[in-house]
Amino acid sequence: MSADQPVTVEVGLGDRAYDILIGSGLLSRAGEEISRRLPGTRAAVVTDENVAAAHLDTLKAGLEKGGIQPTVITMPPGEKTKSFAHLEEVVDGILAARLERGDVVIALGGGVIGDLTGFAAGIVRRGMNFVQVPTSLLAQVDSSVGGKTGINSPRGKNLVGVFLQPKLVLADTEVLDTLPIREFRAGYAELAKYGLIDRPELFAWLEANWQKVFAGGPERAQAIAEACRAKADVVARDEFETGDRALLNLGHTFGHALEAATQYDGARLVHGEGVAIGMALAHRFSSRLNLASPDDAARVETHLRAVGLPCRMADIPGELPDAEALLGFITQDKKVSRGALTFILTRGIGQAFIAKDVPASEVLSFLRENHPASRKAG
Ligand SMILES: NC(=O)c1ccc[n+]([C@@H]2O[C@H](COP(=O)([O-])OP(=O)(O)OC[C@H]3O[C@@H](n4cnc5c(N)ncnc54)[C@H](O)[C@@H]3O)[C@@H](O)[C@H]2O)c1
Ligand SMILES: O=C(O)C(=O)C[C@@H](O)[C@H](O)[C@H](O)COP(=O)(O)O
Ligand SMILES: [Zn+2]
Repeated sequence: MSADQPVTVEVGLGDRAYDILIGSGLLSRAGEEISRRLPGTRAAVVTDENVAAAHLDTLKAGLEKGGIQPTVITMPPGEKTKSFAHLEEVVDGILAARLERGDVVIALGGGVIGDLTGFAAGIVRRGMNFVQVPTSLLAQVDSSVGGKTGINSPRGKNLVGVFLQPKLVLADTEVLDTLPIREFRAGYAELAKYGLIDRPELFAWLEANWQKVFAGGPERAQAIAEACRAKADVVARDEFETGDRALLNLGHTFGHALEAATQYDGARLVHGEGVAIGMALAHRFSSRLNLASPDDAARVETHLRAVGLPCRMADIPGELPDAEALLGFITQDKKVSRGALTFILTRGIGQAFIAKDVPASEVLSFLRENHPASRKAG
């Protein structure tokens, strides 16, 4: 695969359909790809300090080739940047540059920058054009696709935001060479998620080929494209999560509670790690409810451990709030309906399903049993 031949995955949303281009050298082609779709546009690029140091010059040169000289807005890295204060800074930067509604806001970064920037693009002048240039594995396999944008609240994860589909996603696989290994692993959790939801053959392929995905050969680009196809398919069916899209939340009901419980402190837990622990817990919980075999839960943990991901609450450094407090975060989850909890549970590898009306008492007992303060936790 080269810049001349990126893989294209279409997100089929009618007159709001867009392409995800996946390949190497795409930052250098950004101006051409964007101006073809949005002729005459002006642009702001929102990024973070780490990504700016490694990739901003390449993107700017690529944009200039298409006649675009962007205003750049640089944020501190990390999950705490998904906040009202940083949203205000981004909004102000876009307005200070006097960009119009028909201009474009470009997110150059991981999921934090993508979610924050998309939210700003969705609310400035009641909605501007938005382009995603994802630079983390997590953003390339998941967050840049599908239009969920937003920020966190101390009361819970992603509680404030809007749906805004991008006009284009440029996933340049070359930029992953500078991604720290811990962040690559975290993104891998979201990749494995697609296998665990409804692609058992993908999960088995990852068990056999994960080292090649980490090494950066053709298997990496193949896995990213497969993930984008899986996500594009769900998003095209259920853009606003009134049904099936909730399956993409596998591992997130527990994971988001743990992120909020650790105050979005990336030194303790980053999103993908929360998802890894959450997926392991979702499989254990399913087995505890006699929905799935304990062997499947063990298989999931074995694979996540093999790649170096955490699988238990006890793997999170430092103390956690008690089970009742964790349940308090879970009851803020956006899938809660008329007070009833919804979880993504499973009947086995690749057999996830949406479970409505999960009794809070069952969740609480399970959290107590698995809490690091409990002697039963492994
Ligand atoms: N909108 C969605 O559908 C969706 C899906 C999944 C996750 N998310 C959100 O995404 C966020 C997590 O995203 P993330 O894991 O990308 O975290 P992130 O954006 O914090 O990026 C991870 C770290 O890697 C650095 N980085 C990113 N790309 C780099 C590169 N190429 N070279 C060097 N450093 C690089 C960043 O500066 C940061 O320190 C969470 O807030 C999560 O809620 C959203
Ligand atoms: O795109 C989706 O839908 C997802 O659920 C993808 C998740 O990986 C992602 O973390 C998303 O932001 C979680 O959605 P939320 O609605 O629970 O905030
Ligand atoms: Zn996620």
